[in-house]
Amino acid sequence: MKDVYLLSGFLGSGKTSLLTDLLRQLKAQGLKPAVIMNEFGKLPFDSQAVDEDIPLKEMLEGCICCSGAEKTEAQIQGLLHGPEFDVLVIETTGAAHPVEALDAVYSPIFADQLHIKGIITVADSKRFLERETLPVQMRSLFLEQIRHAHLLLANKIDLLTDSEAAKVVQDIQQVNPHAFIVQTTHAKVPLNVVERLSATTSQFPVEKAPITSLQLSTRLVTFTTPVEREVFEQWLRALPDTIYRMKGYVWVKGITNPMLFQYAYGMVQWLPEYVKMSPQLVIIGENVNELKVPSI
Ligand SMILES: Nc1nc2c(ncn2[C@@H]2O[C@H](COP(=O)(O)OP(=O)(O)OP(=O)(O)O)[C@@H](O)[C@H]2O)c(=O)[nH]1
Repeated sequence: MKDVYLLSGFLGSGKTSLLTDLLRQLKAQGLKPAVIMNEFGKLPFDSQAVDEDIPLKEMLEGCICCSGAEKTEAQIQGLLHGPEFDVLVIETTGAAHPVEALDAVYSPIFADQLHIKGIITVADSKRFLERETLPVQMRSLFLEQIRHAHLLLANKIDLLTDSEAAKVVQDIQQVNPHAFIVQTTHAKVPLNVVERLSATTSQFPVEKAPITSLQLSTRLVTFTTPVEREVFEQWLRALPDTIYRMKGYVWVKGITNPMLFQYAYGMVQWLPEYVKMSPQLVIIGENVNELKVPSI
């Protein structure tokens, strides 16, 4: 039987960070992982986090729970017919309801081959503290992802004071009294904690709160000319708080290769890129098509 882990969590919470670290730890244990990545948006940006020797299937458009169980089944079939692997890690989009994603993975076809260990939800601790500021449907999804987890990572703990960190754990435990909670930075959790999952997972939760029509949309933008970094950062500071996530490569004036850029909940990360990547950025949020982007 191959163990299956489902990674859940709101946009930008740290799922890819968790995936990367889990893959590293699995390989260090001599295990062969395989990955299914479900990206919200057209750019397979996060798949660069997965080494080329790891079997990978990507579902770019839509989300694993809405695109139908058939598509997910086909991806799993594809993996099962490919090179040998021991553990399957599935990263869902930040917009996925974890129980629906789990439903899509459960299939009688693989019942004797896959052992579904459970849902690991990564929660952005800072965002959790400020959850009241989220639009109601987003907040509902955010809490559902926490409520249905079997293991919870209270991530980005480095951004909180000690008393805030203690409050986050206490409050998260109230939302989900059954899951084991680990405070993390960059979603680093020891593999043995993750592997204990099935021991604590007696049954999967089935009820779920209704989440009606989330207004999330995505937009892929391509820079046609370089942008001044200062102008771009000014634009970031003025963004409405309904823009949840951006990732991609920004063509910055005076810098040879487009820079790796990440934005999650007001936090910005720039990294130099040594390869010339296409200057494209995925924006995820509400009404993203109406947003004016510098140099586009
Ligand atoms: N300060 C801080 N930043 C973090 C931490 N974990 C992740 N990040 C940053 O948060 C951003 C999003 O991290 P990802 O791991 O890509 O999050 P994700 O959940 O996969 O994002 P989506 O797939 O877009 O939903 C990146 O810029 C990370 O470097 C953390 O513990 N502390």
